[in-house]
Parts: sequence; structure tokens; C-alpha cells
Amino acid sequence: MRLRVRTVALDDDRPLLSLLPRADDGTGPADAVAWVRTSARAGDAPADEGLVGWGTAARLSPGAGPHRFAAAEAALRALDVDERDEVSDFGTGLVGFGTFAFTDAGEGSLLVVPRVVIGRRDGVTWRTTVEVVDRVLPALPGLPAAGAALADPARDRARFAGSSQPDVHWLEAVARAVERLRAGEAAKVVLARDHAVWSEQPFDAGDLARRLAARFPRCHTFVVDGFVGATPELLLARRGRAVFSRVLAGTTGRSDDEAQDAALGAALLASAKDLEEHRFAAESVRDVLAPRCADLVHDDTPRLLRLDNVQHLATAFEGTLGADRSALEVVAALHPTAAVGGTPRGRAVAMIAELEGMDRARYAAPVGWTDRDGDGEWGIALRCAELNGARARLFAGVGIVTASLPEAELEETRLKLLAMQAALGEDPAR
Ligand SMILES: C=C(O[C@H]1C=CC=C(C(=O)O)[C@@H]1O)C(=O)O
Repeated sequence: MRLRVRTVALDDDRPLLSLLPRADDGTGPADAVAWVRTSARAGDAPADEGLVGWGTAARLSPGAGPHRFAAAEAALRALDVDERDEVSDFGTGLVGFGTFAFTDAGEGSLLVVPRVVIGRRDGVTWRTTVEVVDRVLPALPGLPAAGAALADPARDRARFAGSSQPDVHWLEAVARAVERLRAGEAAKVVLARDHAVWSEQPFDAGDLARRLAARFPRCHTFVVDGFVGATPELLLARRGRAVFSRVLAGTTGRSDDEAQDAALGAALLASAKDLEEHRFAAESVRDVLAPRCADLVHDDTPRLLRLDNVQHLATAFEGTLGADRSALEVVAALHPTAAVGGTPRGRAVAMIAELEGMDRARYAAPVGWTDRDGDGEWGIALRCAELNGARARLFAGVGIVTASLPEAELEETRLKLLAMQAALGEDPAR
């Protein structure tokens, strides 16, 4: 299969997610992809940047196993491509949008090459088109006309349909994890739970992404293969030899009262339990990046990251790769960090399999995009939902250390789930 790839500048400054095509009834393409956030550089007005796309030129399934990242990348590189790129920026030319299974045994890892990608970086917008040479593909919907009044798809409120583990079993799992940590089996483990919902209308990925991006502009809103979320955690961005990562662990709520909100943040920054939880996560990233980077720098102490529904402890890393390694190569070494697995990694992952009582599928695994030179941006798929028609499965997890209290951890998963529940129109009180 030969692909003809053309990137040209595009004179369009509408929000990227509003550029996804919509049918008359407001529904978007089933194969929509996105990786978008609002960036605010000092002195600049906030502007969105990233990539959206639709249509499928290639679906590369690397299968299961520890080599799924390398296999996906090899499949992308093996494509026969005739490329002309008039913009030549981070994300122009041929890109693959990826989602991976959390476990080595899990299914669903995938790289998708869309037929159309609209990208924006530093105020420059472009369009990449990918044609499959010698194959007639169905006509694609185009960009919404400028100034068109766009309908939103019909929505019903989401209703709770159940969890893999009832709360009482999940609380028991956390209590057992704490006992095992206290007995010295591991230092930290992250346990998650799922939350299934149903609705009378199919969920629309583009519609959901637009609502998530509006509420969480600084998160990366992603859509790949019906997997949608707004993640605050950037596992790895690689541009040439420059790499960047933002690790999160340690969470508290928000308050409408400014003084109360500041007190919650201050308490989080001073919480021995949360600082310990954070330290393990930051160390797991440092241990992978330090030997691979010539000059790794990071925050000495965690800072506060405030989102609309929660605040987190965050550590940012920046470095220069010592050798030419692709983003996915480093991602494969990082996954799972102790923000979603635990410390030490092997024992924590085994404990998750024994205690969690659910299939994580693609939750808490890398999601993002890559080009064929190994540049790309990969987040950890958090605050997300797997959409399946009028059904969706939401996920939230928490870091457990010896000082964790099961009921406080359950509450923290509720806070995290609220982001997606609100975007899906679920009223958690019902
Ligand atoms: C595992 C999740 O969050 C991670 C990221 C930030 C804070 C976390 C925490 O405080 O437990 C988790 O490590 C999730 O949102 O599902």
C-alpha cells in the first residue's frame, strides 16, 4: 500500500475540535481522532494547539505483548510513503494516533493514520491529506463551512450501569493492598475502578471531546478509536532530541471558596502521605529518563497543578536525549510509571492483577501521536472513557501507600470520575 501525503498551510483559526466534520444531525465521524490542548505562553493569548483528524488511511494493529510499542512504530515506518510537506513543523507530514493496552497481555493496541489531519502549533495551522494510491476510498466529509451554524448531536443523560467490583469489594481490595504494603511486599500500588454508564443516544466522541476541552483546557483532550479523555499527565513529548514529561501523583479536591481552595492546596503540598506517593511516581520517571538524557532537569519539589475538579502534585522533567531514540522507545521503557502502576513496578503490577478485579483495557496506558521520525506526544490515558455506541466505561485510579485510608481513596476516585461523568451528562447524585 502506497500513501501520498501532502501538508499545506491552512488559513483557519477556528478551534481545532470545531473543525471535525459534523452531519446535519450534529454527529461526527466515527473515526475521529484528536490530541488537543490550550497552551498559554507568557505574554500570549491562550490558543489551542495539537491535531485533529478523520477518515482512515491505515489501521496498524501491533498485537499484544511487551513489544507492542516497537511493533506499532515499525509498522508505521514500513509504510510506503510519498510525502511533500510545505510546513515542516512538529506534527506535520504523516502521523499515527495511538492507543495501547495497559498490560502486555491486553488487546486493543493500535496506531491509526487518518486521511485528513488538521494541526496547529504556535498559531500556524496546516492540513495534511493522506491518499491511498490505487485504491478508491469512500468520499470524506470536509471541514464545516466557515460561519455555519453547527448542530450538536442529540444527547441523553448517562445513567449508571454498574462497576466490575461493587464499592464494598473495592474498599476491601484497598485494605488488603495497604496490609500487603505494610508487610513490605511493595512500597506503592495504584488501584483503579471502572464505572459503566448507558444512555438512550449513542455517545459522540467529537461532542464529548469539545466539552472536555472547554472545561479542561490545559489537559490534553484525546480521541483515538472511540477512547476519549482529557488527561493532565504528559508521559513524554519528544521533539528531536528534546524531551519533556510531567508526572502527577497526590490529589485533593477544589473549593469554590478561594481561601478554602488555597488551604486544600497547601495541605496537599504538606501531606507526608501524598508527598511519598508523588516521590515514587517522580522517581520512576527520573530512573528511566536520567540514563537516557544528557542533561535532565526537574523540579526539586512538587508544585501544585489545579484542574477544575481536583488539584495534583506535579513534577516537570526536561532533558536532551543522549542518543537518537524515538518517543515510543522511551514510552515503552516508562510504562507503567508509578503514577499508574506502583513501586517496584513488577510487584505492583502483579498486585494490581490480583486485587483490582477489572480489565484496565487501554486506561492508564500511553495515548498520543507519533510521526515517522520518532517525534511525538504521549499522555497517560486518565480521566477517560471507552465509548461503545450508547454505552461507555469510565475509569479512575488512586495511588496507595502504607498510610492510605480505603474510604478516602474511594472518595478520590469519585472526584476524578466526576470530570467525565459531567461531560457525559450523568448526574452522580441519581
Ligand atoms: C491513576 C489516576 O491518577 C494518577 C494521576 C494523578 C494523581 C494520582 C493520585 O493522586 O493517585 C494518580 O497517580 C487516575 O486519574 O485514574
